[in-house]
Amino acid sequence: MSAHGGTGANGTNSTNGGTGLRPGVELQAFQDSTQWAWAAAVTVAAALRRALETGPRVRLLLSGGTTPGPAYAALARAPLAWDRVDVALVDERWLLPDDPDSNARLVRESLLANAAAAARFESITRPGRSIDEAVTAANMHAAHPAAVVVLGMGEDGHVASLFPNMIGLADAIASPRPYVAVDATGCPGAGPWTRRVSLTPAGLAPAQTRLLLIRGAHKRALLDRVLAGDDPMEFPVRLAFTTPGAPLRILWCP
Ligand SMILES: O=C(O)[C@H](O)[C@@H](O)[C@H](O)[C@H](O)COP(=O)(O)O
Repeated sequence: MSAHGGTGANGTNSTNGGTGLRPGVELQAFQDSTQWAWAAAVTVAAALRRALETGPRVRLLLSGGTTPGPAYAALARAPLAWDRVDVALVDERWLLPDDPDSNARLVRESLLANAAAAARFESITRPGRSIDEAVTAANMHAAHPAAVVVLGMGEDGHVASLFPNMIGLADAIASPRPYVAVDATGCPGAGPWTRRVSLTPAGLAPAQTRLLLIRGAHKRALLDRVLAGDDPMEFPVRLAFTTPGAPLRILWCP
């Protein structure tokens, strides 16, 4: 798949985003968050439906943060065989799953309602589980590669819990394991949650469908800078398109 322009489905405006788009990256811009959320939901649901045609169960990996909630709420209404879908996280802050700032809580409250309540959810953290045990469990689950991965981008260009200038970033990028524990001490984009578990490029690579959901003028401008280079140490979100595998589809709205 390559960049495209023109008018997309449902009358939304698609754009190649001006300069900086590259092979294997597609950008669709939507006029508002409602159209954006529904487009994301339709895209994920269609990819899951396709994957369900060829396997008994499918895995969906979701990011947290403040952006994707409305897209997950729209996806929750999609009519598909949710009882055959395993939902897991791209990354998690070292918080218990019911903590209001955990990514697990976001996914539970936004997605695991309506039709999607029948899905099976794998939280990374669990009471009594150490961070090493959490990573081991996440890596065991990841033996079944994800059909769909939904990524986000921080305002510093981080992806999952891979932050610019993070101690151990190069090791996490080179890791053969799908998930690693990270220490984001000193990374402003991590907020107060410095201990985290993150997907790695090895975990991203097998996914059949790769989406990046972003909103706002600042991230749109950052995206142009991100797409103009390849170095993931500067902007780890570049791993979304430099990691070999599926093309990257980016959905943006103001
Ligand atoms: O735990 C996290 O922080 C997220 O999973 C993270 O990787 C997220 O996707 C970006 O930080 C974007 O977050 P916002 O949507 O809040 O900008």
